Order: sequence, then structure tokens, then C-alpha cells
Amino acid sequence: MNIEVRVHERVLQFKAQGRGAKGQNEYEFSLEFLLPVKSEVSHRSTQRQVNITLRKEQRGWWERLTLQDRKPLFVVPDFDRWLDESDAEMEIREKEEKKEEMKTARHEERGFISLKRGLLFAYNLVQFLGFSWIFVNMTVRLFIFGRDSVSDTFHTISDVMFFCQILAAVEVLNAAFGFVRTGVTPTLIQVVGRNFILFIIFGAVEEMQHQPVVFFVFYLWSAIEIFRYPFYMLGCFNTEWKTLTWLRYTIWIPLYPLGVLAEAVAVIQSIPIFDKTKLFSIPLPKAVGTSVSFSCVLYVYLGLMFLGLFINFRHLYKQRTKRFRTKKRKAN
Ligand SMILES: CCCCCCCCCCCCC[C@@H](O)CC(=O)SCCNC(=O)CCNC(=O)[C@H](O)C(C)(C)COP(=O)(O)OP(=O)(O)OC[C@H]1O[C@@H](n2cnc3c(N)ncnc32)[C@H](O)[C@@H]1OP(=O)(O)O
Repeated sequence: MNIEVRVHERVLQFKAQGRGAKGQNEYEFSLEFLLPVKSEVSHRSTQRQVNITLRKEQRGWWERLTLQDRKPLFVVPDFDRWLDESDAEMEIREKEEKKEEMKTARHEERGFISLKRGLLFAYNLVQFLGFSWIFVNMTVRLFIFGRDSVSDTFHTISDVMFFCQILAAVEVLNAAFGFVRTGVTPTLIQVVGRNFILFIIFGAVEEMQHQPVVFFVFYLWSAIEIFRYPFYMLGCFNTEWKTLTWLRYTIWIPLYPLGVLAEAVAVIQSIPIFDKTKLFSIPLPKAVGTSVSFSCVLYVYLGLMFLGLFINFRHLYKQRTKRFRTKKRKAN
């Protein structure tokens, strides 16, 4: 198709060769607009139609399209694209409302992120202070009182340990609600595993409270946490201290198996006590006339501990690899 479109002042002139109502022919028309239009004109033709785009010289609403009062017969509005003054106002208002909504949403989102960050920071700070107190207290007491301090660990430390470990349940919620990028299972294993030892094995059995194993368990638990929580505190502000990151992702390698071993020793030591005292024993129906010792649960738990160790060791190994691989790639 041979198309010629020209605009001068306010007149559009169109000429084209093609097949239309009069078959193969030359078609032409001209339109004199009500007000001037810009001389740049663009057009695009398809098999069915020619689209011509013109721009007004000055923005604003026209009373009508053409200079002459009566619209030429061949001009018909395309109502799909038709906009009148009230439509445009509505469109502008809608756009502004959308912009305002987006602004408010972004504002709320930023508020939520700062609140989340603030709460996480406060949580990590409290845990850091708690575990630091435990670690420093145990170390100082060990130097001052020697072996006597070991058997007294539970009575001097347990209140703060109870507090920190109850509070640690927050970590399961953080993982479950997606507040931190981590899996629920490893966190649940960690929190349930420790609280089982703390509340059932040590808390409920007085004979266990003077055992040296309490010292080892508490010391191993706090030794990792005094690095883990400050690492998270810095993370809340997208900051990191390389040495601390290295310590957080490295010292669990010896500490975790040692911790599980110490916990396993505690469980094994408590078995005869549960058998003797019948504490938490599960009563059987009267016809059978006896009860199942809680030690059966402890045997099952011993198996679960090593499964838990495997799951969390693998999880921590993955976290370590991910952390150091990302850092290396960033450094390149
Ligand atoms: C289902 C119930 C079954 C019960 C079965 C019971 C089985 C019992 C087995 C129990 C064995 C437990 C033994 C244990 O008690 C022994 C010891 O603890 S010994 C001492 C050594 N221990 C450790 O080293 C473990 C310490 N604990 C942990 O590392 C975590 O608890 C763990 C869940 C294991 C791993 O942590 P996580 O998955 O969170 O990994 P990351 O630290 O890499 O964090 C991932 C990202 O999340 C961000 N994050 C996490 N927490 C926070 C927070 N509190 N505040 C801010 N940000 C947080 C973190 O920054 C990472 O983000 P990014 O990747 O962006 O940097």
C-alpha cells in the first residue's frame, strides 16, 4: 500500500492506493481540525486498516473535532477508545488513588520491617546477655571454686537457663511465620531437644542436678550462643564482622557432637533414677497391674537424639557452605 499522510497547521491530508469500497483505487480525504495539531504524524498500516496518530499542539479539551460545525459523514468515533472530560478526570483520580495506596503500602511495609528488625534485635540481645552471663559466671566460678563449682552449676545457673530456653521457643515461631529465612524442623529439633534435657532430665530429677554433666551441657550450649546471637544482632542491620561469622559457622563442628554426647550421658545417667523412683511412669490398665517406666521413653529418645544430630549437623553444614560460598562469589 502506498500511503501519503501530511499535516499542515490544522489540516490532515491522506492519500493512498489500495483495495477499498471502490475496489483497487486511489483513496483520499482531508480533515481540518478545530485547533492546530503537531506536524509530526505517525501511521501504521495492517491488512485491514491504517492507524494515524496525531498530537494536539496544545493540551486541552476540544469542543468538537473539526472546524466545520457538522462532522463529516465518514468520521465515526471509536467508542472503545473514547474519553470525555469526566472519564479523564476519573482516570487521573484513580491513578492518584492507586499511587497513594502504593505509597501507604510501602510506608506500612517499611514500618513492619523496622518493627520486625527491632524485635529480632531485642530478642537476640536478651539471649546474648543471658548466655553471656551463664558462660562468664560458669568460667569465673570454675576458676574461683574449682571442682566444687561444677556440682553447683544447676543451682546457680538454672534460673537464667530456664528463662533463655523458654524464650528460645520464639525461634520456632520466627521460622514458622517466615520472620527469618530458616527451616522449622532444625529449629524445632534444637529447641525441643534442649528443653527436654533441661526440664525433664535436669529440672524434674533432683539427683541429676548435682551431676558434673550439667556443667558440660550448660557450658557447651552457652559456648555457641555467645557467638550466634551477636552474629544475628549484626545481621539485623545488614552488618557483619568476618571473625564472628567464621566463629558462628565453625565452632558448632566440635561443639554440636560434644553437646549431643553430653546430653546422651545425662539421659543414660537418669535412666536408673527414673526406674527407681517411677517418676513419669506410664500406668497400664488395672488388669495388667503394673506400669511402664519412663526409661522406655528415654531409650526411644536416645535414638531420636542421634537422628536429630544427623539432621541438624547436615543443616548446619549446608548453612556453612551456603554462607562461605556466597561470600566467596561476592568477593570475586
Ligand atoms: C520435631 C521434634 C523432634 C524432637 C526430637 C528431639 C531430638 C533431639 C535431638 C536434639 C539434639 C540437640 C542437641 C543440642 O542441644 C546440642 C547443642 O546445642 S551443643 C552446642 C552447639 N550447638 C549448636 O551449634 C547449635 C546452635 N543452634 C543453631 O545453630 C540453630 O538453632 C539451628 C536451628 C540449629 C540453625 O540455625 P538457622 O537455621 O537459623 O541457621 P542460620 O544461623 O544460618 O540462620 C539462617 C538465616 O536466618 C537468620 N536468623 C536466624 N535466626 C535469627 C535471629 N534470631 N535473628 C535474626 N536473624 C536470624 C540468619 O541471619 C540467617 O539469615 P541470612 O541467611 O540472611 O544470613
